[in-house]
Amino acid sequence: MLPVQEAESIILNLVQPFDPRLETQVVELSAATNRILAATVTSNLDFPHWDNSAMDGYAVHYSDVQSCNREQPVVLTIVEEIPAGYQPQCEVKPGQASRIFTGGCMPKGADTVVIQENTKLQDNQVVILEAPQPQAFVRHRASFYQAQTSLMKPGIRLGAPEIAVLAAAQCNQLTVYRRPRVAIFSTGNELVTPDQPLKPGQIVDSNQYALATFVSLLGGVPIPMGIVRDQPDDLKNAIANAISQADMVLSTGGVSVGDYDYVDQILAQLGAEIHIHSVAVKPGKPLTVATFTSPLPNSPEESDLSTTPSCSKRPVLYFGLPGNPVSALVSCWRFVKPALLKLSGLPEEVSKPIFVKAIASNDLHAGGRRETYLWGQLCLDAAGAYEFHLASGSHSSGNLINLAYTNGLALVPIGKTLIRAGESVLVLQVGEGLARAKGNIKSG
Ligand SMILES: Nc1nc2c(c(=O)[nH]1)N[C@H]1C(S)=C(S)[C@@H](COP(=O)(O)OP(=O)(O)OC[C@H]3O[C@@H](n4cnc5c(N)ncnc54)[C@H](O)[C@@H]3O)O[C@H]1N2
Ligand code: MOO
Ligand SMILES: [Mg+2]
Repeated sequence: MLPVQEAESIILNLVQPFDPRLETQVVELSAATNRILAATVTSNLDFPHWDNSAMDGYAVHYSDVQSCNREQPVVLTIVEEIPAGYQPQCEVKPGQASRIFTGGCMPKGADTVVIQENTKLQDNQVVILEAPQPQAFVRHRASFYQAQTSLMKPGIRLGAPEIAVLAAAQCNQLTVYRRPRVAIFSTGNELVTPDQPLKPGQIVDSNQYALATFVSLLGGVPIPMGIVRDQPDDLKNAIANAISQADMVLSTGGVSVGDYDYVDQILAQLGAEIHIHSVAVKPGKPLTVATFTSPLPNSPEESDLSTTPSCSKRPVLYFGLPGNPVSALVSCWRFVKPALLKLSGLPEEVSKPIFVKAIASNDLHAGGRRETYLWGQLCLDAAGAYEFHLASGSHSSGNLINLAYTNGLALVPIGKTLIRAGESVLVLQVGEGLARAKGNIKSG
């Protein structure tokens, strides 16, 4: 059994990130959400595009108003009104001002804006009651960003703030990495789909759904390949088929020591290089990690792969995940996620798991022989510190019922059998962020 850290670094070293010259595509801005930028973006626009006012007030010559105050105000003649979106027509000459609104273009001649709170309107004249700072409230052209310089660098996932910047900068087409294709199948004679009635001994293949959701949320393209019987020939065909069309394969089940656990054996027969068999982690001990570096004899010719570019050329990373539903997901969170993010084009430091220090709200028990992950909810206490609330109910890797609402996995290191309530614990962040408040904690 490999220590978790060692397994993590073996896996990350096996991942060849997408090539920014070859494994990219151009997408419209409207379709770029959640994609990862593969090339530096520049814009033809300066930000701001022109000198404009940050406030509602009057555009003036600083020299006209620099010494005024409420006792000795300065009176200026208003020559024009400049709302946002209007192109000023008049030059502001000494002794003059233009009425200006937030976002309005600065008129020629003016260099400073006096906010309207420091003025008084008298017919077509404005009385300036307080001297502004020189160049006050003028947002100068190119002071935020200069055209043709780097606006955004590759390796960033495009969320709402990035999309806002790109839209404003009129970057309508973007070079992004292609999305990793991830084949997913489940092994097991006992498995049926959720819509099938259960016969004695059967259970629903929940892993297929868990893993497809996991992959989608990380920006990959899940290729669901269904249920494969615990039968060597079926498994061989399924693996060969998966390898031929994906960058990564996730199978669940069949990786332990039982008579029907065929995955490692078939991988070896198909010429895979097996790097990991098991990891000292609970749940998730049986974990097979393998690579296929050359196309399989029965994989399609390259010319047949026009819709799946380069799948046959790049090494395919295979994760044989344990069948127990919690073990499968914990292995995904701890090991598959960093690999998938690195493959997708994110820098390795961004791909790595995020642990936060929290105060345990419950006693956390472990066996001491494997690094143990206990699922539950991470939230903030009233003082803004993290708290970890253990999901109630069984922490058996076969029990997925108390997995809903999980956003954190508390880590009990090897050698430790108890972290007491009130003590500090490292928690791996998973899923969709923080539980809002203690009141929202759900139990299984
Ligand atoms: N003698 C030993 N037995 C086991 C060991 C061991 O070290 N010695 N390890 C145990 C651990 S830990 C795990 S985890 C499991 C892993 O087993 P497999 O990966 O071989 O998975 P299966 O045997 O196929 O199934 C295990 C379990 O999970 C259920 N399952 C399988 N697939 C799905 C699915 N798609 N959706 C929902 N549930 C699924 C299956 O019915 C079994 O109950 O091995 C232990 N055994
Ligand atoms: O490693 Mo298994 O995942 O403990 O049940
Ligand atoms: Mg088994």
